[in-house]
Amino acid sequence: MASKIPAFTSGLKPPSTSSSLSNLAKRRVPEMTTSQPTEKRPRTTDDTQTSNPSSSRLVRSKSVSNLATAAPNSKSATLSRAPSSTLRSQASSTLSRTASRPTACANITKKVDSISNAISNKGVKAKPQTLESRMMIIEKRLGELETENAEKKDTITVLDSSKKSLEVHLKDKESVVNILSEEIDNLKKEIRTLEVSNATERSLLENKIRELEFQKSRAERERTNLEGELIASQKEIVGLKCSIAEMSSASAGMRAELEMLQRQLNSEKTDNTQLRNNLSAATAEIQELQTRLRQEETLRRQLHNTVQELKGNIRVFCRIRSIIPSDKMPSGKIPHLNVLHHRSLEVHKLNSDMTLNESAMNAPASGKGPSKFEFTFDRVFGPNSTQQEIFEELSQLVQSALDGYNVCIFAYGQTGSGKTFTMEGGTAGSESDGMIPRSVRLIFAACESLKTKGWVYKIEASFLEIYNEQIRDLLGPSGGNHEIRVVNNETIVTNLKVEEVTNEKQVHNLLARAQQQRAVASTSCNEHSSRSHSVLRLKLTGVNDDTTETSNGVLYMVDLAGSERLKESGATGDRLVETKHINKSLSNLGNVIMALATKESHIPYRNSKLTLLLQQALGGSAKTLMFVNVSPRENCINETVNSLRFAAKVNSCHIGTAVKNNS
Ligand SMILES: Nc1ncnc2c1ncn2[C@@H]1O[C@H](COP(=O)(O)OP(=O)(O)OP(=O)(O)O)[C@@H](O)[C@H]1O
Repeated sequence: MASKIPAFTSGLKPPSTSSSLSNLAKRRVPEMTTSQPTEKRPRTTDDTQTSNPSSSRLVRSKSVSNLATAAPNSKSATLSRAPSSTLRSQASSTLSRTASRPTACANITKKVDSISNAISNKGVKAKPQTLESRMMIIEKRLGELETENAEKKDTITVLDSSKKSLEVHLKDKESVVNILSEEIDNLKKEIRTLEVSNATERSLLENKIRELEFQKSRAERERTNLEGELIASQKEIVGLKCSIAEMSSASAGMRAELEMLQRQLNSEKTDNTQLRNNLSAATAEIQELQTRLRQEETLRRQLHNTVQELKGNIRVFCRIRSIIPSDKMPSGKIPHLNVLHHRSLEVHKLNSDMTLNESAMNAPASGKGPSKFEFTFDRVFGPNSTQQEIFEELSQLVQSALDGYNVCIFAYGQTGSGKTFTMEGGTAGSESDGMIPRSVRLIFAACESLKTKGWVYKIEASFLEIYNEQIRDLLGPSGGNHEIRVVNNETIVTNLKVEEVTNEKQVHNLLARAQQQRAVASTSCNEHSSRSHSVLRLKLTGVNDDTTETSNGVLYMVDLAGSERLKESGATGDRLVETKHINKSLSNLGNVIMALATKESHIPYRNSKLTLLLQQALGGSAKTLMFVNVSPRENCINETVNSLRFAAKVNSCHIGTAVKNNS
């Protein structure tokens, strides 16, 4: 194709076929018409004669001569004699041979006919010489025309061959034109494709240009910044050079110092080696001390419990409640209660007919007796004693529970005497925390400390109350049926919720939940007296993997219901029933303690739920601490004396030797 394009574009035009053909047609049309008819006839003698002009002229001259002979006078005479129709037919016959000749022959024939007609019509006698000469002229003319006709035919033949050649050429050119058209179409498509790709490339290039321009502007900004930095750096270099100069001088001093330090380091390395040796020796010593500490811890436990046992496994602390606003009495000294020293107190009963020195244990509850009673207990705490002072005396017992003893701490006293305050505490912050929160704190602290000695403890808590001889779970759902059973030497309560506690806060939350469920009733002695016994049980199970020892202690913290004499309480109806149940269980508690002290064969634990529940903590193998709480009110003096008598009775008991549940 490429080779063809230059030929096309070089201005070489193909011959204008149409114009050539039309010119040719213009030239040929008269000739073609003249040569009609185109049918080829078989050549005859006449044709041979016709084709030969001289012979033709001879024939025609003979005919004319014959005509002249038929009219011996002259040609014109002959003609005049011959009928005009004959002449005309002769002429026609002569001319008919030229029928296939050109139009010129036809015209001549027409002239001959018109002359013949003129002769016959006018009857004018034509001169024979004139006709003959005219015939000769005509014949001559015919010969010329025939010659011309033959030439024309040759020309036509040449032109036909030329035409065919041109047609072939035309076809070639047309095929070339078609090919070129296709090529043009293809080229146009290619151009369109190129235009599309060109547009795409152009847009890409434009984007590239924009990006390059952006990069250029950024580079220029960076260059500006770098130039700024360069200037700053150059300034800095100048400053650094100054510093280097200064430092060079300082360096010399430091080198000297370094050498000195190097010497020191060498000396310290020596010391360090010495220290390492010392440390190894100290570590070995520590390990030995730890072993001894564990042994001493075991010894301490043994000694501690020996002391506890020597103190007796049932002890009584007396606490006189502080004067509170609702007492409506002057603060300060309580006239009828006199703490003699930390183990005894006197009660002055005004208007009493009791003798002063009569033993409290033997004194009757009423009637004649001393006006002053002296009671002795393991500790007596006056109205100004703090919770902390009391807990210091108590903490040794809590420690015993961690050592694997069953310990029972309970508060006994009339309503409003301060039992709940002693056990649980008040609302005036941690200073007023009672024995329960302090014991819990001590237990978790001791567990943490004992970890270093190889002990790991598990602490489980349950909280119940006994109201009208019925057990209520203060942590679990209410309404369950609870029975007290002894399984494997351990007292358990059926259907009671037991929760494992791992920190102090959990125990506080547990106490708060229990507090909400406690039954509270109003009496004439105290508006919000607790009418049930509440029992918190903490089971402390310890394991020491180092010594393979185990420890199973239980700590009971009991806040007993307020004791009050029926006739003084003024209770009736439900309150009377409550009071009867309370007094019965408290009196049975005294009976159990007395039976244990006198080593009776039958201990009446089953007479009340309280003693049945606490049997493992009251028996000879347990340690018991009883708080006897007394009111500072003078009008409660009878209840005070009664409570103190009950406590003194308990205090006089020596139940036996506590035994720890360890292995
Ligand atoms: N040592 C004390 N210091 C200050 N206030 C105290 C003290 N002891 C008790 N109280 C207050 O005296 C009131 C009665 O005390 P508490 O409720 O503890 O008596 P209770 O013996 O538990 O009575 P109840 O048997 O009716 O439950 C309470 O308001 C308590 O806060």
